[in-house]
Amino acid sequence: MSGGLSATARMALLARLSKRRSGEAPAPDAGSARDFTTLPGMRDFGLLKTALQSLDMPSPLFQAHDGLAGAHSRIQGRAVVNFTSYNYLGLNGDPRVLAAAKAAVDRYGVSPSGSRILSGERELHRELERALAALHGTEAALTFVSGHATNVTTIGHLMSPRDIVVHDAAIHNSCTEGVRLSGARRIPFAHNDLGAAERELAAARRGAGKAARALLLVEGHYSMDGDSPDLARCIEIARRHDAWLMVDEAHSLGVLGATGQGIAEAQGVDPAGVDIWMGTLSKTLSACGGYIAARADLIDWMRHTAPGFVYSVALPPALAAAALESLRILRAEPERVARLQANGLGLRERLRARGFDTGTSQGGAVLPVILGSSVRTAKVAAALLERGVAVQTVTFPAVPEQSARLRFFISSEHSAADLDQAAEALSQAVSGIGRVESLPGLGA
Ligand SMILES: Cc1ncc(COP(=O)(O)O)c(C=O)c1O
Repeated sequence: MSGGLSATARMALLARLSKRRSGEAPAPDAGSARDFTTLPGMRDFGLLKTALQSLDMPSPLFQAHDGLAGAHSRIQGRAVVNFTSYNYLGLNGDPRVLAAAKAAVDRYGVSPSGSRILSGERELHRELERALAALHGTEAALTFVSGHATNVTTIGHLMSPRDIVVHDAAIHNSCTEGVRLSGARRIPFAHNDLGAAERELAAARRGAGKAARALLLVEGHYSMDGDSPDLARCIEIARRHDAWLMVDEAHSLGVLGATGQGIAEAQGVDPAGVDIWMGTLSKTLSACGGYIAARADLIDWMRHTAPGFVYSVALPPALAAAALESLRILRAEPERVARLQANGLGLRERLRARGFDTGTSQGGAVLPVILGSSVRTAKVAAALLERGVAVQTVTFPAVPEQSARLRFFISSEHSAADLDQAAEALSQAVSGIGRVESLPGLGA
């Protein structure tokens, strides 16, 4: 690659690369407007990277899995019990889902080759959207190419700079990015503290102009904590303060409720109290993409005017077909949901019995184990991998340093032996590593 460089330029490049390897960030344009090192988050990310490098540990990030990466997977050629994938009901790889996706590829090709509004519309999109609307009991639904894009596009388009968004502090990044795009005032409340949500909403409403719209934003099953809000209370609060209520069901579809229909089913609440349901196709539905389900007038307005929908390619037909078939299996085989729920509670009990802090998790698909130090968390994850158990780390700066954690994603396809292995391996890994102080600077 450097064949075209002069000898002097090559020497300079080598010197810069060797500095980079030793952890010293080269900043040839330091102080100028072209300096990358001043980008947002660069300092925090650099601190964590340097901390891991100083411990001479392999990075727990960007692990390449081979095969289906369901409850069992292969990493670097080695079989592992896998707790890092969203394949909650084991449908990624189900022969019926694969056959549906393959048939769609044969019929439509891989790409829809256009935005829905132009040439990308296929009957499969409409079928999937009818099924999603039926699932949430709404008039209509709309799909997007990713769950992240769904939140960014929907919230970004719905709200405006004169509006207010009150949201749980643990809400997903895609929601806060949507608020940022909209320019609305963003007001977080402490995780699951609905009293605080109501106070914030009331105060913001008093301070905002008459024309201001308000949105209350929560998740059905929180992606970091594995707990849920009181949905009936969210509905009441939103009504009382004339706000829309939007619920992100990314981790609750297929997970909560006797038949996996999500938080409304689990809590026996009429889903009609929620103005906008949001979900992803990438978790239980074993595809990629996202959706909103709501009243037909909102959906129609989004289809014709939301930039992230109108100016973006359609969901690939094969992914729509996979999600549709997964939805059909979800309805036909509720025993998968029961197995997932039993596994969520089963692993939580095993870990609690060994003294681990699983926070406020209520069972379900997401189970955190709070270790309170990013470096300790990374070391424990590496030790777990050596024992054949793959678990995600959630470290600073994604969460505050004192709540750095492992996050187990549970599947209906984990066996009791898998859960025993994970709990035992975690006990051994943690006692083998002992206490690890946070490195100075992290979270400061
Ligand atoms: C709560 C929540 N919403 C939205 C998303 C984005 O979904 P996707 O990964 O399908 O883009 C995620 C991703 O994990 C999530 O956890």
